[in-house]
Amino acid sequence: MAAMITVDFQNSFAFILFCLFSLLCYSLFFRKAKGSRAGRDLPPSPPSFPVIGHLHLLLSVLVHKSFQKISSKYGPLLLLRIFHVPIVLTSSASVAYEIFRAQDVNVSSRGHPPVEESLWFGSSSFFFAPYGDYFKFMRKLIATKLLGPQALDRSRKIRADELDRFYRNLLDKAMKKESVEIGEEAAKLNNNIICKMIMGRSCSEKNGEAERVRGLVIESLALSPKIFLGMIFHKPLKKLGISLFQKDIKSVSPKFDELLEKFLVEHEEKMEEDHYKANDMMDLLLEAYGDENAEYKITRNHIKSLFVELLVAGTDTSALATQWTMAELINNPTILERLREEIESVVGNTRLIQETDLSNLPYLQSVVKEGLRLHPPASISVRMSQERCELGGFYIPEKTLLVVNTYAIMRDPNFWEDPEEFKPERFITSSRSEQEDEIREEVLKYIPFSAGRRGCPGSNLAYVSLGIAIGVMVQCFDWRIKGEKVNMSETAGTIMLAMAQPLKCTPVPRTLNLLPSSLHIPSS
Ligand code: HEM
Repeated sequence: MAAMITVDFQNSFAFILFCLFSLLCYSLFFRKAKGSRAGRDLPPSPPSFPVIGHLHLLLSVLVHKSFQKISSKYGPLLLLRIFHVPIVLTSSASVAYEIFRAQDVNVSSRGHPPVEESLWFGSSSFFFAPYGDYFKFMRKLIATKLLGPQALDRSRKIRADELDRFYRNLLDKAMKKESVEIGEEAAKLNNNIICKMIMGRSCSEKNGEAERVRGLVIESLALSPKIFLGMIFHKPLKKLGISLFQKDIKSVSPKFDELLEKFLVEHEEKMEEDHYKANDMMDLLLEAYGDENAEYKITRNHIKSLFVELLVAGTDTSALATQWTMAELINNPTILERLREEIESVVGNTRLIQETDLSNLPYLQSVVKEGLRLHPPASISVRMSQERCELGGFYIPEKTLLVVNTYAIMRDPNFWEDPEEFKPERFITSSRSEQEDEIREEVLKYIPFSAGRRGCPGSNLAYVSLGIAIGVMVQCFDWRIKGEKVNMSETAGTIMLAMAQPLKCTPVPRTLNLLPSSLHIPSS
């Protein structure tokens, strides 16, 4: 889930002064001479300000855009400096190939978690776990029990139930002629799907539990720019005994802790019942937690951190992608009509689209892919080289932060025809042979989920959730907006790429003859 960074600090001036002072101290007292460059040059560096270096780029509202602009002017592989902290930036598919393929293991860590004692991005974090035993143990479990293709087959009923609930809710709004915020509805859908998949039940709407979880996810995301800065400056500031944004980042952790402890105790009580069979991710993790001979001895905090990160990584990413793609469809009625025709010819109008239909709906799949290409919710990926290496013929020192601008790569005019336009058919009418696609420069030109060992493990789930949500909205409703066109301006109040004006529109039911037997009756 790493990402696009926006910094919107009201007190950014104070922050700059503070960093300036701290890093001056650092450079005066602690900075070491550079190590050997093994006879190679560092990547070129664009002009920068004295002392702060390229900090202004990080503090801009749309960081991916500032990075894109500077790359198109000075080259696809650049060395930036934030004070004295080096960051290597790339916006080239070919360098991304070197990073995620040739250097995959070397870049499979993300550096230090910014705050040790936090469930969210702290020392028990999965996201910040170094590439080692814990990471391998957990990643395997996530693939086999939760997010891999077979695990997804087993949890299909959960998503079918939640899709029905999503449809009924939209229908209810449509009948009352109420408008809906697509992002909010999609976030609820994804939140429920993920909660049910990881702990066997959704969060109850009745006692405010769902709202609390949602609130905590939003609060966590709002902290993400600070987490990113905390990560960049962790090492130099630690030497000065300073930890950036500790208080803020830690503040959300106890609230998640209280909620997750409740869920864990609930599960432990159920597991004590006779004949109880472990059947969700939380059961499996609790079994591993209590097993002296487990492959890896996990802690209670590992379980809680993982759930926080799955919720945060999985909910808003998919919700934003749904919102952006619906906005593109509303602005492109011909594409919307073609998509609807495909759904009608494959699914008909007596039942709701289901995820088993997706493989027969190539145009819908292309619409989803194109939405993610133009509007990747995580628009930059951040990794750290463990050892010195070579990228694009340049020397990269060990422990260097590497930023891959996936947004720029997926709009690179050298590889994409009309890169700024929404053209789903580009994913269907590919005349390239498989062999041609293996051309190094081309392989990683499409990376909304990043790539390599640390690439997103939720991509299969995301494709399915996006496909069914967009499918139902197109199959069952027309959409009315205020004005002629949806405003597609970007913003980034968190680490995610969001719409400056969230998509609000009114569903109008289409005439379908849905058979009652085609709808699941979701359990609450
Ligand atoms: C449209 C939806 C999504 C997008 C665009 C997205 C994108 C990403 C990206 C770019 C990364 C960073 C990878 C890297 O550093 O190379 C990531 C990591 C991650 N994502 Fe997703 N993601 C999405 C949905 C999901 C879902 C549904 C889940 C699970 C429920 C999920 C779980 C994770 C996890 C756990 C990581 C950390 C992986 C690791 O550290 O090994 N994501 N995601």
